Amino acid sequence: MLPLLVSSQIREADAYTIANEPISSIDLMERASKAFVGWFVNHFQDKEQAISVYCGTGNNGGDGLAIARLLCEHSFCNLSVFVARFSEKATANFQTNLERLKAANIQVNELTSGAELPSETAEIIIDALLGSGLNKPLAGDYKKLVEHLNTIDATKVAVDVPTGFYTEGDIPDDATVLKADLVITFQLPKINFLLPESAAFMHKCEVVQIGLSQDFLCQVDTTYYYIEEQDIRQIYKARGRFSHKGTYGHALIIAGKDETMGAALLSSSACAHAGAGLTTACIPQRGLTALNSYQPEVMVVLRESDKLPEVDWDKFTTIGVGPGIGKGDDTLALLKAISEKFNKPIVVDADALNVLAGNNELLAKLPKASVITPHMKEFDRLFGEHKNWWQRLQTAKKKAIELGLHIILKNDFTITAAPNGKLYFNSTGNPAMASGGMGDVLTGIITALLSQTYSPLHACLLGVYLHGKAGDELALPNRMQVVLPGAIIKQLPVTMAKFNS
Ligand SMILES: NC(=O)C1=CN([C@@H]2O[C@H](COP(=O)(O)OP(=O)(O)OC[C@H]3O[C@@H](n4cnc5c(N)ncnc54)[C@H](OP(=O)(O)O)[C@@H]3O)[C@@H](O)[C@H]2O)[C@@H](O)CC1
Ligand SMILES: Nc1ncnc2c1ncn2[C@@H]1O[C@H](COP(=O)(O)OP(=O)(O)O)[C@@H](O)[C@H]1O
Ligand SMILES: [K+]
Repeated sequence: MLPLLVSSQIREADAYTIANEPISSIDLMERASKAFVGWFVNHFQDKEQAISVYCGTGNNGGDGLAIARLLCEHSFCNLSVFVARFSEKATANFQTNLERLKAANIQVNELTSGAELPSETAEIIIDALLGSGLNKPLAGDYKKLVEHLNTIDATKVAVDVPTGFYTEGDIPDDATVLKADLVITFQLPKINFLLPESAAFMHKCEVVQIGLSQDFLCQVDTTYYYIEEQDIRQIYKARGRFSHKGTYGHALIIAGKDETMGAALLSSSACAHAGAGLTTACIPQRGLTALNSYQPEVMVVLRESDKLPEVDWDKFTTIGVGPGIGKGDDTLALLKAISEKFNKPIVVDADALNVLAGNNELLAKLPKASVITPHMKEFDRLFGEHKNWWQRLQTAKKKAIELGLHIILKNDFTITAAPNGKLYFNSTGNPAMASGGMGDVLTGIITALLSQTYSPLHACLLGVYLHGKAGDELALPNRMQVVLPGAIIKQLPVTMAKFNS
């Protein structure tokens, strides 16, 4: 799994690579700039287009100068280069690349403090003003320049990080940041790129490899990881010979009310499709016909609204509780009964979470290592209002350790916070999945994986990945804007089949 680094660790990774590969700092910058240009020339093929490259005087600016030279070598000759001389300081790599640019006979325009900003007619603006070295909000000349560039109608491509964007930590509400259409970032996505606040400042992000030391990346101590297909291949277990339904456990889905029976149908159907050996749904009587028609493979335990259902708890491998179940006292009573009578990890979602929000002491009594799957609003109801996603990440980490729970914070890049103190970002899923009932499907999938004896952490990582991957397989090839939860359910066995080889 890919470690995600904070900016001080990125600097350490650069320094480690320089010392141990070994490679000189200027050659590493050249490699990064070539990686940027390699991606750029494959995607922007009109070499007549007017391109302006704006460079600071740090290493991000050094990249910008090298990129301008390399673009010229690729016959992009309608280039203008601007250097923002807003400070006396300049890095050695910046200086070297400035000399190389001048030796290549490329003209450089200097922007000085307080001077009028150039009128700009370029079709593409490359932003190499500031990168991961940002250490204070933009002010003065930088702020003015970025505000000016933001008014210009051109395609903006940021080198590594859009100028003014904090790669980790809180993003101030009033921050001035270059609004990039595309960010070509080096080696690893930056943590804040994966949070919704980044949407205002970047439309798309591409990661290019610059050969930072794998030794460093394998041993670095980080909280944040990015889960990719190769990680899922290691977690996924293909079915063995002589296995039978008993091998894959018996899952109980407690869900649905008269008005929200669809949630029970979706979660129990997803559970069966994701491979539970047996699935039983605990639902009200009035849902019986619907369930038998929708998914006859699912068995039933009936539930009356004013009393606890008669459940032979020991019979079940795991439980998924919450979708469409309602916020009444009967849900509270059920959660108490589960906490007392069931001691294997379960999945808690939706209304069950809203009930827990009013009875926080019960959270600590859930079976050890259980999984809770809140979306943002449910998360805030459980743990208090948060002003941004970075703060939510910190709370998720703290609460997962404190409560010994796995917290799946649902989002574009869904995050699993584990009791080991680590946060794992999922890499699949797309906006076509933003549709009611999608979370119910996820609950069914994770319950099915627990039932198949995946560890709770693996059930979370695999479940979230498969859910998003099924959505990607359906939506992306056809550019579909909507994929309904029922379609994801049907796709699940197909998605899983691809991991069998
Ligand atoms: N070999 C390598 O190391 C490689 C590096 N690479 C590249 O280096 C980039 C990081 O470079 P960097 O560390 O020099 O920082 P950068 O983002 O250019 O900022 C420059 C200086 O600006 C200052 N500053 C900060 N905030 C400010 C503000 N708000 N307003 C005004 N000034 C502000 C601050 O200096 P200060 O003023 O604090 O002394 C800071 O040091 C990285 O994104 C990647 O593109 C790649 O080529 C791979 C190889
Ligand atoms: N833009 C998106 N990108 C990726 N996944 C998404 C997106 N929108 C929604 N999803 C996924 O869909 C699910 C929605 O869950 P939730 O809000 O609980 O739905 P519901 O309560 O309607 O069942 C989550 O797993 C979420 O990650
Ligand atoms: K930049």
